[in-house]
Amino acid sequence: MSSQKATKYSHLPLSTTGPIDCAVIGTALLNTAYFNKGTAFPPDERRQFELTGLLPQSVHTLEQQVKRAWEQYSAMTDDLSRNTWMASMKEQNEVLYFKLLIDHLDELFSIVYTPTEGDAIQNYSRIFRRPEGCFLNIRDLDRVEHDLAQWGHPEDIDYILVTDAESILGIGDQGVGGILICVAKLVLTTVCAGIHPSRTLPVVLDCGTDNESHLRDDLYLGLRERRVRGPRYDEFVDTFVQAARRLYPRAYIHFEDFGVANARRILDRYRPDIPCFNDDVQGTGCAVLAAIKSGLHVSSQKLSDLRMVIFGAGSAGVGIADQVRAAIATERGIDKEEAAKQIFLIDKHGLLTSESEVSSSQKPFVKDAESWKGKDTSLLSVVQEVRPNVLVGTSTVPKAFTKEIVEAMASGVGRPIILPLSNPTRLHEAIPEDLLNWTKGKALVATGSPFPPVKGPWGKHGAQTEVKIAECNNSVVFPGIGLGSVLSRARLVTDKMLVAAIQGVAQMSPALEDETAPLLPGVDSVREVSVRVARRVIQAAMAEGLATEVDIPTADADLDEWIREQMWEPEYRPLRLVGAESASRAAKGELKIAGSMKR
Ligand SMILES: NC(=O)C1=CN([C@@H]2O[C@H](COP(=O)(O)OP(=O)(O)OC[C@H]3O[C@@H](n4cnc5c(N)ncnc54)[C@H](O)[C@@H]3O)[C@@H](O)[C@H]2O)C=CC1
Ligand SMILES: CC(=O)C(=O)O
Ligand SMILES: [Mg+2]
Repeated sequence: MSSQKATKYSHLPLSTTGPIDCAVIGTALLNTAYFNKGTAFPPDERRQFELTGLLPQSVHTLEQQVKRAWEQYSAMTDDLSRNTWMASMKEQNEVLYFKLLIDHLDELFSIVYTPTEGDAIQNYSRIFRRPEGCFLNIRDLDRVEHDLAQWGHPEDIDYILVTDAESILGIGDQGVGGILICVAKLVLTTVCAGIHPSRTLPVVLDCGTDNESHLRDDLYLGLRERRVRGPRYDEFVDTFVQAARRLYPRAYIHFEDFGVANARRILDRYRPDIPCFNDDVQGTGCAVLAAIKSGLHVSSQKLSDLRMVIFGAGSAGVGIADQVRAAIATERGIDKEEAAKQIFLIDKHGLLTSESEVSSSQKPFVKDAESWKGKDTSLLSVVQEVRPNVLVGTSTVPKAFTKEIVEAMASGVGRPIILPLSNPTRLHEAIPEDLLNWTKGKALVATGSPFPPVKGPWGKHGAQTEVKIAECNNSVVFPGIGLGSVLSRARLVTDKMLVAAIQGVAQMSPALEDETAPLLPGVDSVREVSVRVARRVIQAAMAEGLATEVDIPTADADLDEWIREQMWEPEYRPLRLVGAESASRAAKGELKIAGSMKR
């Protein structure tokens, strides 16, 4: 794990071995989260960096700091306070923040990500203390390039995570608060895949908001006007993309939580030319297909046996449909049109048929209206008619998977695969406990946000069994896809790279070994999953001639070592004082960089 040890790949630019250059001293250093070590600054650095007198005398280890931080954290009494406490720790000391997070990931994952991050986003303008990330203004197109340029030199940024915040998780339009989904997902890229935290950039495209409560709130911090749509919106997105490409030509662009009318359109527009990825469309599709594959393995079925109903045909639902359709077509050796017959999309007005008003991405999945004429096309009726073995929820409609629907599904198949994915937790289409009780333990369940295990009399002769529930969230896959794309400096993110990522995750499913185990790997193996996904993505990029990084090893073991060496880890590295002249002027309070020298 330690990156201090030299390896054969220590020379690589992203290798995190050895000392780091630091041009700040004194209080400014203590206030720079990336360099700050707090009480762990060793005596020699305390002297060299003008810290004596600014810290208590005892020098503690990172492990001792984690212990203290965890004690403080444990005194918090509600999840939003826990989330706020974590955010403030991140502002103070990044190494300690990430170390704490990695050491207690099981407890903290749901605090820094869904569901609690959803509450933080909704309350952004109320709990705001200081900004993090880049805020771009649709009313100021001329400033976009300038505002983006503040974040570094061309080679400094590897990963840009951008939202327009119109469809945050399942909580809709959150305007400027959407910046926090970018911050949270970037935290996951570091925790799960070792993407360097200082080489990432969260961006919110502030286009206004149609959220009435934000519009009425005089403390709301974003543009307090209705969302701008149409050509001006497209121009804004394009201005951002072009500026990001010019300023940070090596950066991979991750789109998150755009509205349903824009998510796919924007992805399709930029995908042929730049390395970009939409997590809700592609990441969700990959995670769900991996979960389905492992569910089919447990139920001894194949993709060719699949009959899938997706409830909620928005960005995520159609993204899943696309990914599964492609996989069926490949497995059965048929065209995509034929494969789409196994997939049924239901939206607000029922099953999508040739008479429904549909978007171009939904169109390939519509069913012949004639054959459904006179029939009810609600979820229950479609389940009764189709007898699906897979049911997916991406509708944001809580409790939509009723007992009647689930029993109807279970009566037709041995092991129904049921994936209520709508986040945050309160929007899930069903909860695991109900699904298992209604199906007498037969359902294979994975959920969009984390759930505790469920116990019931489902073992042999009614023995109590504990079923662990996988979190089926794009977080299982997007960090590894990002890592693979960044390290290989892939020119594009292609379908083949995504298929490779799915294979990487599916191979690591605990359910392959034990059918009561979760369908997807859990937080305990996130970094290893990301190495595997990244390896597969890099190999696919190389096979397609899209990897621009030179000298990437080809053998699996070498490639894994090459990847691991470039994954950032939360460790205190020795600091090397650079710009001594600046530092000494800073010490005298002559430079702005020093910040306040007095408390
Ligand atoms: N677990 C995961 O990894 C992911 C989960 N999600 C969750 O999925 C949900 C949907 O997200 P997106 O697709 O991005 O949103 P979206 O807004 O693009 O899609 C939601 C769809 O559900 C439909 N819908 C609304 N009410 C309905 C009803 N009564 N019956 C049937 N359909 C209905 C909407 O018309 C829309 O097409 C959210 O809760 C989100 O958090 C999204 C991405 C990843
Ligand atoms: C997980 C995710 O991306 C979402 O719920 O939107
Ligand atoms: Mg999302």
